[in-house]
Parts: sequence; C-alpha cells; structure tokens
Amino acid sequence: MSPKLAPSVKLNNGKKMPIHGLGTWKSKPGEVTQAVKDAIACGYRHLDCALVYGNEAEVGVAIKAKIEDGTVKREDLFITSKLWNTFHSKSLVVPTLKESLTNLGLDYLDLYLIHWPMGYKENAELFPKDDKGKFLFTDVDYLDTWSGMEDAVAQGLTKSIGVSNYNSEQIQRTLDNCKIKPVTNQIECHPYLNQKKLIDWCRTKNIYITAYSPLGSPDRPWAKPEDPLLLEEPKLVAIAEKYKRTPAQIAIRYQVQRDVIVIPKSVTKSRIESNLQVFDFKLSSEDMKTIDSFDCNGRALHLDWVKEHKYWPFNTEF
Ligand SMILES: NC(=O)C1=CN([C@@H]2O[C@H](COP(=O)(O)OP(=O)(O)OC[C@H]3O[C@@H](n4cnc5c(N)ncnc54)[C@H](OP(=O)(O)O)[C@@H]3O)[C@@H](O)[C@H]2O)C=CC1
Ligand SMILES: CC(=O)C(C)=O
Repeated sequence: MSPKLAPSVKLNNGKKMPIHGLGTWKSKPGEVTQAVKDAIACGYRHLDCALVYGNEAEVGVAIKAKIEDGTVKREDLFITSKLWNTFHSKSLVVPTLKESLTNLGLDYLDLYLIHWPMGYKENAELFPKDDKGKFLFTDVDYLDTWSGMEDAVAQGLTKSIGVSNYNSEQIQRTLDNCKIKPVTNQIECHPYLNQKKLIDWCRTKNIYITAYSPLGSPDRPWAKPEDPLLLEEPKLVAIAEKYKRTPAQIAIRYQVQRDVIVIPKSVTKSRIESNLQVFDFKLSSEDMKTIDSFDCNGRALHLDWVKEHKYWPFNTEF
C-alpha cells in the first residue's frame, strides 16, 4: 500500500511545497541516512537541509537509495538547502549552492534559503571567531546576497528562493529591492514562540512561514537543564491525552492547522512515523486558543552571541 503523503501548499511563484517535512539539524552523519530512508519510506517528501549541518552527503546517500529502489522519483521530492553566513558575498552564492548540490547528489534544489541575514567573515571556518572567542562579521548587505540567489534561479540551480530568520523590516526591504520575491521565511515557531504577528504580516505579502524547531528543539546544543521542555508542558500533555495523540503530534498539528509549513527533526524511526500522522484529526478552536496562550517569547535560537551584528534580526517587535 502506498503511504499517505502530507498535503502541499501553493507558493507565491505557483510551485507546490509539502506542508510537512523532515528536519536534519543535529542528525549525526552516522544516523541521518537511515532517518531519511525511514522518512521517505513512510511518506515524507520534503527534506530540510543546510550546508552548515555537516551531513548533506549522508542525506544524499539516502535520497539516491530511495530513488534507486523505486520508492520515489527526484520530482516527487522537495529538497531545501541553505546558504551559510560565511558565503554572503554575491559571487559566493552560486558556488556555495553548487557545493550543496554536490553533497546531496542532486542537479537542482527545490528551495534555497539565506540561512540568516547576518554575514560572517568569509574564506575562514564556518564559525569564525577571534582569539577571545568573539564572532567575526562582515557587513555584506543581504540585498546583495539576494541578488546572488536570483542568479541561482536564473541558472536553474533552484526552483524557488527564500529567507530564514528575517524580521518583517528585513523582508520588506528585500521586497522593495528584488526581482524575485522570497516564497517563505523559515523561522523558529512553536507554542512558546507562536510568531502570530510575523505570520500574519507575511501572509499579507503572500509569503509562507516555515516553522523550525516546532517541538522546541530540546536537543539544541546550548539547552540548559532548567529550560522548560515544550513536550512536557502539562496543558499540552493534557490536550494530547484528550486526542489520544503524542504531545509532538499536537505541536505539529498546531502548525499545519494554522497553514504553517512544519519541519520536525527526528532520527528515531517510530517518532519519524508518528510525527507525520497529523492529517487525520483536527484540534478544536478552543484547543488551538489554549495552545496559542502558551506564547511567552520563549526563543530557543536567539543567537545572543552575535547580537552586535547590524543585521541580527531580533531587535524589532516582529
Ligand atoms: N533555519 C534555521 O535557522 C533553523 C532551521 N532548523 C530546521 O528545523 C528542524 C527542526 O528543528 P530542531 O531545532 O531540530 O528541533 P525540533 O523542534 O524538531 O526537535 C527535535 C528534537 O525533538 C525530538 N523529537 C522528535 N520527535 C519527537 C517525538 N515524537 N517525541 C519526543 N521527542 C521527539 C528529537 O529527538 P530524536 O531525533 O532523538 O528522535 C530531537 O531531540 C531542524 O532539524 C532544521 O532542519 C532548525 C533550527 C534553525
Ligand atoms: C540550526 C541552525 O540552522 C542554525 C543554528 O542556524
């Protein structure tokens, strides 16, 4: 029996994107190949990747295997990658995208994102720091980077382009100066940081939000033992019990029900499978409101360590 797939949304360029995909940050090279194979086998068609995750080659091994065994064709898949902060000069965009294509074993991406609006020192390591541990920046304007992204579309290297971790002012400035509009802004989004204002604003511009860290990113490297765990939030657990679902399924369903694309990460087969089982039930509007009420500006990926960068995005209200 063929697996049930997630529905797709229509982007502002007319292309379709599955509303649900697999995250791959922190998925170790030794475990991500199996995770992606399991995901494709159970019906995932959207993979969220990035050069900086250091595992694109192992993701590519799984893609190749699932195409070769006949489970999918390339055109059935929606593959995203992201331009890292040390490659923001316009001339670096296309070569860096090509590096991700080589890693992934592909000849085009479905979506390429500017990972963050801030540029870091180029031609150095991915996290360039001085001898006191302070991050080294460039002030490359993300509009120049965007122009390189548009070149990548013109060269057929990616079908769509978008941004990630942009605030509304940075998106507006991009819209005012672009030839091709971003199709999505990929941002941290979960019940502790529900992003209602940025979502509503992006909707008025016909830009989809993609929710990263939809489970609260409990495995983020800088998590502290005292940090609250979204998946253990008592009211979320109570809602999960009511629907006979897991807290993760409720947090994922919350996003798809508000028409937000969602990319939970897991390397555990049973979780990969259950995280996709969110299209056969509906949360009541009362339960959606209860989940909305968890919002507490609980940002996990604040990147406070680069807050002096002129383009650090979290200085504005949304
Ligand atoms: N654009 C950007 O700047 C960013 C993009 N992202 C993207 O978003 C993806 C998702 O975000 P991420 O920060 O990884 O975190 P998530 O919120 O997806 O949480 C992942 C964690 O939740 C665990 N988990 C997964 N499913 C379940 C479940 N059913 N029950 C209990 N625990 C579960 C995973 O464990 P295990 O794997 O062990 O099963 C892992 O520890 C990333 O992987 C990446 O692709 C993320 C951050 C920033
Ligand atoms: C995980 C990720 O995408 C970061 C930290 O930029």
